[in-house]
Amino acid sequence: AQSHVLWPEIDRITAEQLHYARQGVGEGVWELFAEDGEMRMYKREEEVNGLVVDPLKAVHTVKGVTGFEMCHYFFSPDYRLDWETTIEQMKVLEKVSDDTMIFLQIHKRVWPASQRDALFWSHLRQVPDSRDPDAQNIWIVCNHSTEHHSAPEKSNGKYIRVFLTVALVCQTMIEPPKNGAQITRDDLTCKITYCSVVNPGGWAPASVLRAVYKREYPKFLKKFTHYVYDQCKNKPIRF
Ligand SMILES: CCCCCc1ccc(-c2ccc(S(=O)(=O)CCO)cc2)cc1[C@H]1C[C@H]1c1ccccn1
Repeated sequence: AQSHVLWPEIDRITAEQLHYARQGVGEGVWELFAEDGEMRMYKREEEVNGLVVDPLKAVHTVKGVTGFEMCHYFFSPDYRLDWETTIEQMKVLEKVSDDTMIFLQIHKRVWPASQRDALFWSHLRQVPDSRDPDAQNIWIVCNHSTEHHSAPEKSNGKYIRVFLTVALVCQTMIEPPKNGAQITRDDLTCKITYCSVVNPGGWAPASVLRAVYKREYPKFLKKFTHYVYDQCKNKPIRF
């Protein structure tokens, strides 16, 4: 993908999002708004030109899957409709490379707001951990809004286009079995950080947006992580 025109932006945004995901929720004004088992979901209340664009950061721990498996199912178009309940249509507009694609998604309408679509590049990458060189166990998927000739903004004006930046950062922790036995899924833990900023693109009531975020994000992360566990539990481990 290094040859593609988008590559410099993909490289920059992915590095920025990795750094941002690693920042704790201690500093700054993160507000815990949802908890479910190991999942903690935080938000900051922000508005841009009167539009709610509350940044979201979620941390979660899932046993029995690897960071690669979690990122693979998040990135791949083949499984998206199995776990994403808020999209009506999804199309891969361009396969830039094996680890980079351009998606167009039409999201279900959220009454009373107008229906939205999202056009974004999606990039999957393994990340060498600078602090721990032999920790080759961190994977990231970064999704960032982009433009594309086959999905012009003003195509038919039917949908308002959202602007989003999303990062799913997953680290595999292995509890090596005592007796030198082979690693099983019981020895695996996946530490997840999910960050997202969605600008609704056009006006929507703050109360409606905040209610939707509060309802949809916890549901989405819970459904997605359970889906990946179920898909992987009887399959060989992929690191
Ligand atoms: C009036 C509503 C305006 C905004 C609607 C909207 C659009 C896209 C998105 C969104 C788009 C992509 C991603 S992802 O993480 O890259 C996965 C791939 O699909 C995630 C969330 C969110 C929302 C906001 C509803 C909110 C909401 C929150 C979690 C799920 C669905 N909807």
